[in-house]
Amino acid sequence: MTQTIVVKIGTSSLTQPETGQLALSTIATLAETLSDLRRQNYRAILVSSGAVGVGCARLGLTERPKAIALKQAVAAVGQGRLMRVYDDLFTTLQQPIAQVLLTRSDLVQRSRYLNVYNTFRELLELGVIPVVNENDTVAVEELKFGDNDTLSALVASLVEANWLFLLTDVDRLYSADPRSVPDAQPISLVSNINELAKLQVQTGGQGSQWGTGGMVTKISAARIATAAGVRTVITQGRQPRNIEKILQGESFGTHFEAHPEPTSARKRWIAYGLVPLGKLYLDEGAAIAISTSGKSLLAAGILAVEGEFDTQEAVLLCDKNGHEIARGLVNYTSGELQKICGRRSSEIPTILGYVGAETVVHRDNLVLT
Ligand SMILES: Nc1ncnc2c1ncn2[C@@H]1O[C@H](COP(=O)(O)OP(=O)(O)O)[C@@H](O)[C@H]1O
Ligand SMILES: N[C@@H](CCC(=O)OP(=O)(O)O)C(=O)O
Repeated sequence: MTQTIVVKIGTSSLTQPETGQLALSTIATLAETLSDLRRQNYRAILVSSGAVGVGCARLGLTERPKAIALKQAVAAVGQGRLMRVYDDLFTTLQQPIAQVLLTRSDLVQRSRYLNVYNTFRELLELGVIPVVNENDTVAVEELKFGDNDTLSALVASLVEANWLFLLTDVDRLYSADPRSVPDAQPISLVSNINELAKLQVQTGGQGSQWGTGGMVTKISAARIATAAGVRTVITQGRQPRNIEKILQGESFGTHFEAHPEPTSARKRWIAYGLVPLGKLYLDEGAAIAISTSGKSLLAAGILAVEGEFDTQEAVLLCDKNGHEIARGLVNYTSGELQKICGRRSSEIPTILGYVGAETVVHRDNLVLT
């Protein structure tokens, strides 16, 4: 069966760290590798960062801008340059590509989410390699993916890819940042992402000079992708040929095994497509009921409500200390929940003056995260 691979390359691999200029040989090898994989009948999507980094190099800026408007302007300069380079290389290799720029709001509305899915499906059917980036120039802060690790995981989940490759400037995940901890231990295989907490993996700060999220965002991307049944690999960006070798079974990088029972497409959209607008703090009984017995959430188990939201909007379900357990769509507004939290279902009609839904979050709309 045709396999789908999503490859994400970060700014740290696409550009020379000293000058910010494009790392042309890396990009050319990446284009050759992906074109070869297409000829071997793989479907491929490239999620490429670099708009801000390339824009800075073009404009002679020596560090990543912090002010939002400047960053958005610089990304507009860099994205065009980046696509020009990709198109020249892939065209030489007779491989058609497409530019797909997304913002988080494209995935929030279910109809738009399905539309994006249909576009990817058509492009892949046509044998095109979509080159994806966040639409940095128009994205507003509240509706940003923020980093392309997350974006690539959401794309891999959307298209139900078999593999997600996160290409970066280290060869794999280590027990701590190898830049600051020289004896950090390499990690080759993560069978279950929750193991990382037990291994006490340190993910350091915000990444390299030009990178955005460091290892933190790669691990949360691996969590999203593996939950969707996508095997995820963190590996060195400077050797794109390793992607082929990994697909042939060689062991480079850190592999995160796909979850054996992937979450359904609709639940993945609830968990990661939507932006949660509030937080419900649950008592111990409710936390156990939803996480181990697959029950719906009732008002009686809610200790407190945070944020402002309407019915059918997404919220985080947390334990009493605020640690996320699940996400779900609510059947009540935040105002209604403030009045009925902690109360038995039979009391709700009297408190609200009308008969509401039986559950606050029905188990069909609840996803453990
Ligand atoms: N546990 C860890 N294992 C490996 N690298 C780590 C770890 N913690 C932090 N890092 C840092 O993450 C950096 C990669 O992230 P980033 O700069 O955002 O790259 P990219 O541009 O590829 O997204 C590495 O250069 C490394 O210094
Ligand atoms: N969308 C931004 C990249 C954001 C990002 O995640 O960067 P990186 O950490 O280098 O993968 C850009 O094109 O510059």
